[in-house]
Amino acid sequence: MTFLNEIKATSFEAMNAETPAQKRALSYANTILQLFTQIMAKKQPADRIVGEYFRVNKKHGSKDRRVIRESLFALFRWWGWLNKFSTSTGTSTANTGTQAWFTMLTLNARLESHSWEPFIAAWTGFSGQGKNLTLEAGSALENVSEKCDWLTRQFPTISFTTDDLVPAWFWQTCPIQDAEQRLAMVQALSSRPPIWARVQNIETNEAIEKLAKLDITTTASEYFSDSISLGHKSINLNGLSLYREGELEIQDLGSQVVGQVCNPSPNDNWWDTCSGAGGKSLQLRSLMLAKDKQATGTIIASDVRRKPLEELAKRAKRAGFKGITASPWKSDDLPVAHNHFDGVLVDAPCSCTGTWRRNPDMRWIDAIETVLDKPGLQLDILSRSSQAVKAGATLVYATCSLSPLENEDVVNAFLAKHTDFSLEVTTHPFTGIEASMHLILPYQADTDGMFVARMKRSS
Ligand SMILES: C[S@@+](CC[C@H](N)C(=O)[O-])C[C@H]1O[C@@H](n2cnc3c(N)ncnc32)[C@H](O)[C@@H]1O
Repeated sequence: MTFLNEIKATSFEAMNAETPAQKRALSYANTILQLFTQIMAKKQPADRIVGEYFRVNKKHGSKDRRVIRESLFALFRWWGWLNKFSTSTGTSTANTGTQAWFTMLTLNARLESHSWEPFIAAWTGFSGQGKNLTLEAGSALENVSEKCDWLTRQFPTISFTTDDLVPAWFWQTCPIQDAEQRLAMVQALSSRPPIWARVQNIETNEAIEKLAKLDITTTASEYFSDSISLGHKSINLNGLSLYREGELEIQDLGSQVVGQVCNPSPNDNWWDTCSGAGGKSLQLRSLMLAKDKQATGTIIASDVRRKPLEELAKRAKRAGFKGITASPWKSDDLPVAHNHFDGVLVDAPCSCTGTWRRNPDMRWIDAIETVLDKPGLQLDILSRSSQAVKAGATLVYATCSLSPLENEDVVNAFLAKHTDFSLEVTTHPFTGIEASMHLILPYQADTDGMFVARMKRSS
């Protein structure tokens, strides 16, 4: 990182930019550097920093925004490799930080198969590499193995492995011995999943037709009848009447597995203990209504943060869902009645490693403590929440972590102390495997990673 801090804005000015494309490429490089350095230094999510930057800097048109945004996010995706160029051992010619930065931008664009040729050519020129760094004619780098091989051919003296694309601590907290599975995990974490949504209050086909009329191509999920994929293009949701009228909610397909495992009955009372803005509360209510239009079931949504609960209230109103109420969790005491609920969902705060596909920056901002700090809190929330489950009723534990330390280990520690609870067997929706705990791997159905376990309190 220090090498990035050492690159001076003046060193960009010293570059010999003559054509408009070269001047633009230089300006992009500078902006991307400022944003990248700021994100790494502040350890704040890239989405937030980029959003703030574009709010303040109105001068950028839509193409500028695209180049800056896509290059920036890609840099985090490939940082495990690009970082190797930050030392002079990376390449004999990239002997200054500024030149190294241009090498990184060039390689980044190639790894992503970006089509901004004039800018890429300018970055290559500024890198002083003295070689083209283009792909062989007609070839595209389809997966992480091909990308790794291509880099190795370009820079034979540097060692590149696919494992480099996630930090070493990830493998410590999420050990995978099988080489194929390890590669599948890296491949998934190095690519973006589509935007998944859930249709509510109307038939899925009707939603697909309405979106098609707006030229938005969707695909129905093969797993859940109310799920659709909206593809990879960003969509202005507020411009969609379907969204404004509460018939469409963005929710990753992996996250939707959790509601499906809860499988609430129409007249159940559920407590969503860590509801956030209520993605799963809304799903629970929608599943109740799908089973019975007159469903009288209720959901109490709790969270330690107030703002997301306000957002949930808006979303529930938009959908016309009457059975959802918020009850903030302010102290150690339960905000709800003991031994009362047919179902309690604990969607616990976690390291969120399962969402790294959408937030590639988080793998370099976070450290191993992000995982190691969580199990104590998770066990505490799960133990306290379990008091609200009535006899014979259901307790579901979920996280979007890929680490057994936050998943199986927490459930096992809970069960060891709470012998009135036992695991129930459920079916993994994407593999069909029956088990009492499921890890939803990101490559099984092109989703975020999730974990879910369903338990029952004895009667
Ligand atoms: C994984 S997120 C929940 C996501 C949400 N269920 C959804 O589907 O959108 C975990 C939530 O737990 C909340 N949380 C953190 N510590 C908590 C605590 N001690 N008690 C209750 N909620 C907590 C966080 O504010 C966060 O909103």
